[in-house]
Amino acid sequence: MSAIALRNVRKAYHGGPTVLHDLSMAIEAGEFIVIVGPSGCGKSTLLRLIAGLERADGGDIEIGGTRANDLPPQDRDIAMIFQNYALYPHMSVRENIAFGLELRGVPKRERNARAESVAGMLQLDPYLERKPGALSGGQRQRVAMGRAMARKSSIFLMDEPLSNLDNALRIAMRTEVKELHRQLGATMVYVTHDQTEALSLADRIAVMKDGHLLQFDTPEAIYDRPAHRFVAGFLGVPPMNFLSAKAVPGYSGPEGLTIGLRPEHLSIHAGEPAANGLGVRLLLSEMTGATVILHCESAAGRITLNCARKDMPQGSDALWVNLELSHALYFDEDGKRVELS
Ligand SMILES: Nc1ncnc2c1ncn2[C@@H]1O[C@H](COP(=O)(O)OP(=O)(O)OP(=O)(O)O)[C@@H](O)[C@H]1O
Repeated sequence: MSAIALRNVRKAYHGGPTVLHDLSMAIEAGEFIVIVGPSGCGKSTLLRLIAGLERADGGDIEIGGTRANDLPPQDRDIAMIFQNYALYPHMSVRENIAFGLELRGVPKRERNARAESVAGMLQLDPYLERKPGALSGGQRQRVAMGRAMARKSSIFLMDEPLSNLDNALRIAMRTEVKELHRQLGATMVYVTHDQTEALSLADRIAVMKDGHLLQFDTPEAIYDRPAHRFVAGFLGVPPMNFLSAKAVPGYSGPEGLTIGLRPEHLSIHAGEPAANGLGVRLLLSEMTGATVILHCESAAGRITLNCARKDMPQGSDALWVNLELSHALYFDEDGKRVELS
């Protein structure tokens, strides 16, 4: 029995265009699922359907093995955390965390005990009597998580919970979210458009585009064996290079395919070309610290690759890129990945 099962779920707002098309996915208990995709592809809508904040126009939503399409949100055993923390400014951290438990009839002693235990897990104990206005962004985000945790739900839905935080805090909170998942063992469904967050947090990633689920698999499978050119280009920094097969030296496969090569399977050098060397012209180099990102132009298309600073070719802008074609992926005209035997 899956923790959450969606079968052919369809959604159109107020009779408008369909924003989710026959979407099916099964999420197992305890999994950390990350949903990614460009703005407007339907990520939040999917989360709101699971939470019961929106109704599906077709298909089935099962939670814990029971059809939940008609269940109101409060009967779904789900906690939801949004990017705008929705804390009450006049309440202390303790009251914010315990908020909602009173409505559920939890006695005061237990409310306090749960707030303290959750605050301990989130290292918020020194701030229990403070108001949200006197907390940092990361601490506020932890209070919002604490409120969800105090409800002891078995499913957590998180809609871009870290997107309001600065970069350093987001990276620190990412580790905390992962640790929290390990401690709670709850099922988590997490929406983000930060692909690094997706790759580092997820047991499985769902990649969406235009209301369709393109691939639902482990981060490794999504990165190494993307089902679609869009998936290949969406995850990975710098993104995968797509080259016209016709203009790639050493390639003798079918025409009409596009070759996909990740930057780590390319290397740049000056001087004589190697066997699979492709002549390029350096357009721009971007310093990122120990490595430099090189943007080049070639007869087969634009190429981006990483180069250690110490290995940066000097002198001419006319260079060679060596292609490790054994790592190449191939995509047909519809963007589907094809296996070449
Ligand atoms: N309440 C609504 N009424 C009408 N259309 C809506 C409503 N909410 C969302 N939509 C539309 O549904 C589509 C999917 O929106 P959704 O918010 O699910 O996308 P998203 O992937 O979460 O986007 P983002 O990354 O920008 O938050 C969009 O085209 C959006 O304009």
